[in-house]
Amino acid sequence: MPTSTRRAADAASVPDTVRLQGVGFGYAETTRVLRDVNLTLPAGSFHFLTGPSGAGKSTLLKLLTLAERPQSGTVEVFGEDAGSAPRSAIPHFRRRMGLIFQDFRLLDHLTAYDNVGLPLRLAGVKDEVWGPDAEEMLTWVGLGQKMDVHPPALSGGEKQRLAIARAVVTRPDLILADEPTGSVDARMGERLLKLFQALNKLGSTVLIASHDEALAERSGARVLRLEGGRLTGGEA
Ligand SMILES: Nc1ncnc2c1ncn2[C@@H]1O[C@H](COP(=O)(O)OP(=O)(O)OP(=O)(O)O)[C@@H](O)[C@H]1O
Repeated sequence: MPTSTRRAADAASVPDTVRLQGVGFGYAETTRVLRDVNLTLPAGSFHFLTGPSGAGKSTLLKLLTLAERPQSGTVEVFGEDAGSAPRSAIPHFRRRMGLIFQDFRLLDHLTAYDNVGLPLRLAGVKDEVWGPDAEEMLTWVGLGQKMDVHPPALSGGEKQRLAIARAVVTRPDLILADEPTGSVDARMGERLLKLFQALNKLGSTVLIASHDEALAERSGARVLRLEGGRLTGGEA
């Protein structure tokens, strides 16, 4: 088979990383946060998710991480039905995700270095292999001088950068980031954007929820907008 034909065939066999169809969700019977949301994130794509505060951006991410289940419609992640998968299947999906939460969720009893190394250790990577990877990632996010510091002694922006380093050090197939530049200055925001872009070039599908519409526009990524429970720009 000629190389170009083979590449096209390979691309055709890779499922979309995320596919939401007709998704509805609310925390209580009467409040609908998401209404009939359709979203396709092809493998290797890069999207920003914008929208006003309270529009449901974090909620949409929770459906993708299987923290919440849709009340209507379907949620597929990595080509599998994630919306009705049992709770026991959550680790199977999350192993391939890098998650950056608004509240960071760092482990305070571990140093910055060990926080970043933890996902690699859990994945069975040997110490001599993960050490340099953790150092490289910490240096990239500007924490090369703070590797031995525990999270409580870091500033808000430093914690955010540490959370990002930990989430992406495994080069996950899907990176879901909730306001990942919310606690850093504009220069660091640009630097972190470059990190996400580099990981995307290496193959990660990236979805960043952010209020920062200017950063989203500058990124060159496709921008999705959530408002009134509905998503625009979400179909491939
Ligand atoms: N656990 C919860 N229980 C009940 N209501 C919730 C819960 N989490 C969020 N909500 C409500 O759902 C709506 C969407 O919240 P969500 O956090 O998804 O919005 P957001 O777009 O991420 O907001 P922000 O940009 O301020 O982070 C809001 O009205 C919020 O009050």
